[in-house]
Amino acid sequence: SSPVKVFGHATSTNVARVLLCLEEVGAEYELVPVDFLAGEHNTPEHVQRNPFGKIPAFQDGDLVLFESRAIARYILRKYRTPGSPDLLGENGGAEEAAMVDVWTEVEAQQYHPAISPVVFECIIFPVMRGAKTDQKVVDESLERLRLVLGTYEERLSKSRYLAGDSFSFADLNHFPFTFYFMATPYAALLDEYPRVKAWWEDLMARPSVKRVCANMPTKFCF
Ligand SMILES: N[C@@H](CCC(=O)N[C@@H](CSO)C(=O)NCC(=O)O)C(=O)O
Repeated sequence: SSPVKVFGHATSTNVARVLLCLEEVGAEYELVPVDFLAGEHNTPEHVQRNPFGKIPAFQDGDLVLFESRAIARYILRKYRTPGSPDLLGENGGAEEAAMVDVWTEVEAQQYHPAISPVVFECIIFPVMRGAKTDQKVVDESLERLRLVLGTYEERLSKSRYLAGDSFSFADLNHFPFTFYFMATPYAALLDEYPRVKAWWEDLMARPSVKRVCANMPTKFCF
């Protein structure tokens, strides 16, 4: 069968979320560039794939999907092989899958709203728009992030990974924005949370993560 297609570019956080899952299950894929800076994500062709005019979009035969976490779940369900890890916890029944869902929601509802403004203010806006960092937004977000990381530190003192003793989709979802957060001047914040720091280093050591972050910049010049 022809490889699946991911529309976007490898440096984009939400595209990276999808690429990570493809790498984890070892599925063949084609990354179809969408020239973000040229506004290609707003063309009729792309809006046809994603009505919100965002990247990623995804195509598998006649199926076209958007929303990176939904695309990622599809990939993990459809392209899982016996050799690839059960990242959605669905083998373990509803209880195990529920724990993956809880911490995947925590990433989307608590972690992302705290960490992403720091990444936008320190990296994405300056690089994409030449905008100045709004330090008030950064400071407020860092305070919120400290509260969230405190909860993570507690959780990781009880279980090896967020959803339990196995690595899961919940852990994986933290990669894209944390990767860029570690390129901001505030990376040292993680040193205040040793279990979170060790969890992050464990995530960064995964072959899938290494392959995906090889295409993501770690240094930014404004
Ligand atoms: N919830 C969606 C967010 C996609 C998104 O904002 N993508 C960004 C680039 S990646 O950060 C994007 O397409 N921005 C373009 C725009 O907002 O115009 C998802 O997870 O797929």
